[in-house]
Amino acid sequence: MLQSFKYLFSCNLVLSRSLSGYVSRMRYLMRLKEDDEACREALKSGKVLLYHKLSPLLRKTSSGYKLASLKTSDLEQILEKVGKDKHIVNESFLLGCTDKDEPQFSLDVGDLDRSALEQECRGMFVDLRKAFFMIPGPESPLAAKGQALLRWHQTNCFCSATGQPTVRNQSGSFRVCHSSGITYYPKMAPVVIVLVSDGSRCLLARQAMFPPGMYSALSGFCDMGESVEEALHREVAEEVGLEVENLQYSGSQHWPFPQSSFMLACHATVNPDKTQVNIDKAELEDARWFTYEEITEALQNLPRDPRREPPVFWVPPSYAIANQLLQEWANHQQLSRKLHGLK
Ligand SMILES: NC(=O)C1=CN([C@@H]2O[C@H](COP(=O)(O)OP(=O)(O)OC[C@H]3O[C@@H](n4cnc5c(N)ncnc54)[C@H](O)[C@@H]3O)[C@@H](O)[C@H]2O)C=CC1
Ligand SMILES: [Mg+2]
Repeated sequence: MLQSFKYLFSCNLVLSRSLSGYVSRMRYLMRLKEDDEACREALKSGKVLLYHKLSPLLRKTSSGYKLASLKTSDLEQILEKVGKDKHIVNESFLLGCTDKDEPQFSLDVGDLDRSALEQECRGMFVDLRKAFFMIPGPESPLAAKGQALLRWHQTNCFCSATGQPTVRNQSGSFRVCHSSGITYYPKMAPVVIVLVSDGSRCLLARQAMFPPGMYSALSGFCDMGESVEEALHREVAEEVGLEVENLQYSGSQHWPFPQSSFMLACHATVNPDKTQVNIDKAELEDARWFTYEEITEALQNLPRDPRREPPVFWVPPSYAIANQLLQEWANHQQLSRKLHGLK
């Protein structure tokens, strides 16, 4: 009894310590967003993720590629070496804070010579879609956020009401037009994504613009005034001519493409007697039902090296929420197969 009380007590201590660490980090970030001077100060001791025309800088390590995170002072030296004023680091945008309380920023240096920078930084700038297959999963949301924030600022330099320039705050959490008084905040477009199952197979589709062989779950932007449920029913009907039921929420994620989407992911089923797809060829190149075996093989054979030929059929990387839906579906299939005595 005493033993278990001691165990519970130590668990609570660990929990309260990590909770208070999290809370103080969030309060610190909140202050940096609002206080320009504090944010400038934080940048001096922070880390910067470097992008070149929105491609993040990666470094090769003994355990594979990693997102490069440069100390501000090191970056200033590198900028001077490639002949640029070191003060452009002040154009960085606040991204977050590591669990060691180091503030993190992103900066695009697309106007500088790419190969000179790569040499000085001992890394390479990689297209973000490719980088998602190369960097460790936990680094992906940060790489995505860094790019999304940079792109939003690059495309929101002018007020849509007056045409006058907008001015950023130091952290980059908003831009303001001093002429109209309008404040612009970074935006995400809500997108529904759904993995449709007929009980033993799941439906995946590809657009003509996808890389060869890649299939993903059905997705679509929400229309103004729609609920998630309405958008989901409509998208599946429009794209493959099916009516879905049993919607089950799975999760959400920020996705940096095309201009920051907020992905809301669900599972859904169709009546196994009504699985005939009728593809909208304007949207999709193909849509097909895939078996459990095909899905598990694709999940195990994700392309890792963008220079290598991808498999004939492959699915989005582990960071993409489409991948999470497929993992969940495969786990569910595995369980029900066990229950029914199948392999
Ligand atoms: N993270 C993930 O796992 C996945 C993410 N996605 C993302 O979801 C997004 C939407 O999926 P789609 O099937 O392409 O959508 P969709 O089926 O709605 O078709 C795209 C078309 O919708 C129109 N549209 C309406 N509102 C728009 C807006 N706010 N921004 C851009 N276009 C808009 C445009 O005409 C565009 O060509 C994709 O851009 C993709 O980046 C898609 C699949 C997997
Ligand atoms: Mg779509």
